[in-house]
Amino acid sequence: MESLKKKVIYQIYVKSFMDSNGDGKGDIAGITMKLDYLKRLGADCLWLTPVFVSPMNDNGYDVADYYRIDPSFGTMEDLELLIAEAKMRGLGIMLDMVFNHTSTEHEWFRKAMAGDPKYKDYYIFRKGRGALPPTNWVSKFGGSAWEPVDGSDEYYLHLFDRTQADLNWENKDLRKELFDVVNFWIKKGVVGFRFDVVNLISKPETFEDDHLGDGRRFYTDGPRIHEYLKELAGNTFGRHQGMITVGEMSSTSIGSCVRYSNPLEEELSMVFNFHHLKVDYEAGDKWTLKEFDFMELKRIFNDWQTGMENEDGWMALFYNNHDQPRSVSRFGSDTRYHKESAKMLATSIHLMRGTPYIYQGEEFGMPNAYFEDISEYRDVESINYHDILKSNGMPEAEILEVLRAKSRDNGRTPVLWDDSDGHGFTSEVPWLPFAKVSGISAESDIASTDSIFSHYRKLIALRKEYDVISDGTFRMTDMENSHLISYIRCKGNVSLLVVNNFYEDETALDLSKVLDETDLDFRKCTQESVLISNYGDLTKSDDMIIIRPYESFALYVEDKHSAC
Ligand SMILES: O=P(O)(O)OC[C@H]1O[C@H](O[C@H]2O[C@H](CO)[C@@H](O)[C@H](O)[C@H]2O)[C@H](O)[C@@H](O)[C@@H]1O
Repeated sequence: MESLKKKVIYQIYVKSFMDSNGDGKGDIAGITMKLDYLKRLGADCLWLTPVFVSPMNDNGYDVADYYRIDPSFGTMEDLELLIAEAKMRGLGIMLDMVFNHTSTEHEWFRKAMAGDPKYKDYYIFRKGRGALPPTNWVSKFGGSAWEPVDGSDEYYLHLFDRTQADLNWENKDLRKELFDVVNFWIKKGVVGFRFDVVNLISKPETFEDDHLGDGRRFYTDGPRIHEYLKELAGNTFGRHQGMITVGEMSSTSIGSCVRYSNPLEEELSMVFNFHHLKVDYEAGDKWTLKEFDFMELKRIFNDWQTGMENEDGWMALFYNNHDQPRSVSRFGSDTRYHKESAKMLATSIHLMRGTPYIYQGEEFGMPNAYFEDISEYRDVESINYHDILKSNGMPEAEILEVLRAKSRDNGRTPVLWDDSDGHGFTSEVPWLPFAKVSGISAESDIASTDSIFSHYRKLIALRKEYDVISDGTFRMTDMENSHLISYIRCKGNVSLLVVNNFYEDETALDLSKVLDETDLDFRKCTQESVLISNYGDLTKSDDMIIIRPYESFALYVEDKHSAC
């Protein structure tokens, strides 16, 4: 079996991927229709966002029944067919397990609210303090993290929406129920799982006010988290060879992520962390407008790449997902340098140490939504924060500008398969408007001679071919450079120098400086040394390489005296 380190995972936000039945919403049968496209891209596994029965207040991250498929996504037969058809093409399906909370429409929560003590202990109910909730913790979607229970002095905890009640992992029976869920889906033939905000499942023994923050320091990477993950693995996927698991780790640390992903710990295959995607938050506040802090982005990549490597941890590599604005609009240029910057971003992340994730549409440079009115948004977090910012006195035009930059709906607009009215996504009105851009689609990109799609294909193929990409060491060079993220990967006598210009300005790279810093000599590199590039040619004079707007390339050298 191919090593995990050679694999690339493609994320599908099902509701926006492909509508097979003309109801304006993507569905499982739509994914099956696109399997050949995904095979052509070269992805190994497809991670599907939750497809289970849900009231859809958070688009499926509020599960009401872990064993049934939501009718808006199709049927169990549709999923079984997808798994089988994917397998025939050498693709594996990964499912998304939301185990920090359930929907308040889940049968367990209904029974809890009806007073059944068994199910009440599946959740976190606490008495209020007079008119005040049990603690001052803030929900990640805004407002208090506690919802009062009508006719009682109790509240239940919800770290997200009030319709997403947090589960009590202290309860052994609850844990066993969740293990059964995982085993049920393993039997269906999936190859792995993504676990939603799984580092939030272990809550503290006592609940107290947070006078320093919003409460997250008490429940993030909580006291029993490693015990719970080991128990989960040992009772489910850990019993099967080669299953792939990734934990979404909210506001986590390198130390914790090493433990989650070091193979000796037997917890998960890898982790998502989000620190590099907060470099455009003003003082940690997402709902602000700020140019991204390039030097901070670079520092975070350096810290995480080396921190994880030093302790044999393994991380997911990504800029995009269904909670993030589109990277080409955020860190690149979605107009003049659309192709150059989309390819540069791809190279910059795919050649790092870890497992690359491609989020639907990223492979042909889908940009942000550019909505103009609040009525166009559907995301619960965006709508909540629209109201919060309004009540804080922010003018509507400014709120809309913030949402245009930060809303999760930026990443959720339906895939632009072609340039027709329904963009090849639907024959009906889509559930969320299409991004307000023209000339960008999978069809037109693939038809062009210098497509972004072919660049992604090449990156995926290179990872399979070169062990230095899948398994080499990582070292950043030229840390002080304010335009370039350059790094070196090494394995045996092979070295790779990866250079990425994050700006429209032309700049230069001094290869003798790289030699001084690393003992690796790339000065004799020629056109033949270029493994991948978004401009095609190298502009080199002596030891200097001129780096054009958003230029990016990787230089390969083999040297038996290599210092790595
Ligand atoms: O920003 P962080 O504190 O590092 O958290 C990471 C992400 O966590 C949340 O995402 C996931 O859980 C939500 C509730 O199930 C769900 O709405 C979301 O789609 C999941 O991916 C949070 O919503 C994200 O904004 C954070 O990026």
